[in-house]
Amino acid sequence: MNPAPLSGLYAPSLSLVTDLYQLTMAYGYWKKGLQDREAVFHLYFRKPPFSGGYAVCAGLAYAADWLQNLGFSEDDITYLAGLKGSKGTPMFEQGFLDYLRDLKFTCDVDAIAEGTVVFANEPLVRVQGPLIQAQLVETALLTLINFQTLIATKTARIREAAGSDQVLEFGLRRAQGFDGGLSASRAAYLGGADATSNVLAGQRFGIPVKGTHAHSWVMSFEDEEEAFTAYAEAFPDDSVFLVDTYDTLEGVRHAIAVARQMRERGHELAGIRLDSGDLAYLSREARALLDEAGFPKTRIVASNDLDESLITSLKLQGARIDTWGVGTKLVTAYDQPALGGVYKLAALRHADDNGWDFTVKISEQLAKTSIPGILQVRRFETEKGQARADMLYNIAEPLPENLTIIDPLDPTRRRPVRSTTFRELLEPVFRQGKLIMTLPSLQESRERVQREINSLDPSIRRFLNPHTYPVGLEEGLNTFRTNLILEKRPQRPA
Ligand SMILES: Nc1ncnc2c1ncn2[C@@H]1O[C@H](COP(=O)(O)OP(=O)(O)OP(=O)(O)O)[C@@H](O)[C@H]1O
Ligand SMILES: O=P(O)(O)OC[C@H]1O[C@H](OP(=O)(O)OP(=O)(O)O)[C@H](O)[C@@H]1O
Ligand SMILES: O=C(O)c1cccnc1
Ligand SMILES: [Mg+2]
Repeated sequence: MNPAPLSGLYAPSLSLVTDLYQLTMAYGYWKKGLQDREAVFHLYFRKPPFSGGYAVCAGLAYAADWLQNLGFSEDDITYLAGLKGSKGTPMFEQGFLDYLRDLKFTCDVDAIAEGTVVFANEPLVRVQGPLIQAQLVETALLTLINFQTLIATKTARIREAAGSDQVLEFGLRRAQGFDGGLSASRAAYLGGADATSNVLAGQRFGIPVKGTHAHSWVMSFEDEEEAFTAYAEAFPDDSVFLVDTYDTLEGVRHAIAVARQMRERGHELAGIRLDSGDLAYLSREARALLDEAGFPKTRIVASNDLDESLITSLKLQGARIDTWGVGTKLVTAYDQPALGGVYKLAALRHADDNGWDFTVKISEQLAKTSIPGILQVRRFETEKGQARADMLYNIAEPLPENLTIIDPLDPTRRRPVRSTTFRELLEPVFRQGKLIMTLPSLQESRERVQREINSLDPSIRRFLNPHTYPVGLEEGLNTFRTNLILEKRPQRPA
């Protein structure tokens, strides 16, 4: 089946969402006649965010949409034609602009499905194709995948802390602009939020929308009871009263008084919301008041600068909170506002024959030295589907019979692979520029996240000093990489 075009649902045709240097390099390749040299790039991060043990891959749907729409419009070309260098001459010559106007995306793209748990150094996306194209897509792929992976991971952690409680994403007002809000709402739902307050995300992506009311609602009436009564008239079966505008426990009593009147009319108060003060103490007191008054099913919603560590702490304190409203700290990934994903060249086709040159970027720190090859990620699992270790290997080289994986940061850490159950994480998404994968629905990707996280050992899921999940280079790849580093690095006499 041919997947339906995404037609701009996520990322409309915005091919100038790029850094200028992608275009200057493209021009340079074109002038040198190198534009069609076949190249392979990998997109990966070097450290999971939030000092955590894993990340949740997200953003592929946006990326696929953007790639599908890649192409320079007449307006784009006109703008580029007007760019000048420091001497006032045009930056790009006409022949190149004509080339760009006709450029069609023809690369192969393999990627790890959204919602999969991923680790440091694993290519989330592999792009193979003409050098000029594979290079041009760097910035947009990083923009889309870094942010959404970050937010999906943050939400997965919040979900972990909240257990089976409801999690509502309330972040739009604190998001990094409209798109920051929209893509954060999508990534948050994917990562485990149950609903969003963001109505556009509801319309666009089918995410359930939910909410309560603001303090201003209460302040617009003579008193709290009147405000609650009026809200209940509008939403007799879906009212959650914000009780902390004046005095929280008084507010709970007023909510109960209105809930009694609602019950007489055949309606139940859905919940109350606490938005300030000691949420552990107040939720316990509120629960006791509601239970005593005969409203054990009325839920307690809490909000106020929450994140996974506060939720964990509140639970340890015996808070009686059923629903967590999380905004600022989720959509801004407050404690780590960017994922440092990178996009590195890993292979170039020989100019003379059909072989490959595998390439490496060397750094003072081994952690920042890239991995050469055309990489695939193989995840070894137990019979029951528990993830045991991941192996990066070069698909352009044959694999030996007996596999050993080697820690890319410490070659003395080696593990023979015993497990025979595995899956290959990178899947074909584009072939010769055509989208060939039927992308899973947001709902399917969301379900995948919970399956994937359950496949991890608790030592990797914990927040504090998590165990490092084993990710190794296949022995042959490790040897090749070491030799390549030795060959490229100047050996300066001591
Ligand atoms: N029991 C608790 N343990 C730890 N942190 C808590 C507890 N209860 C609330 N918090 C958190 O402490 C912070 C308190 O915020 P802050 O000092 O601004 O007071 P506030 O309750 O929001 O006051 P305001 O009335 O001004 O809204 C919030 O992030 C809240 O989530
Ligand atoms: O706290 P967050 O996780 O960002 O969740 C969203 C917050 O937004 C709303 O109030 P807002 O912050 O606008 O005002 P307030 O803090 O004065 O209630 C809401 O009452 C939450 O507190
Ligand atoms: O519906 C809510 O309670 C809500 C929505 C956005 C931000 N804070 C709260
Ligand atoms: Mg606030």
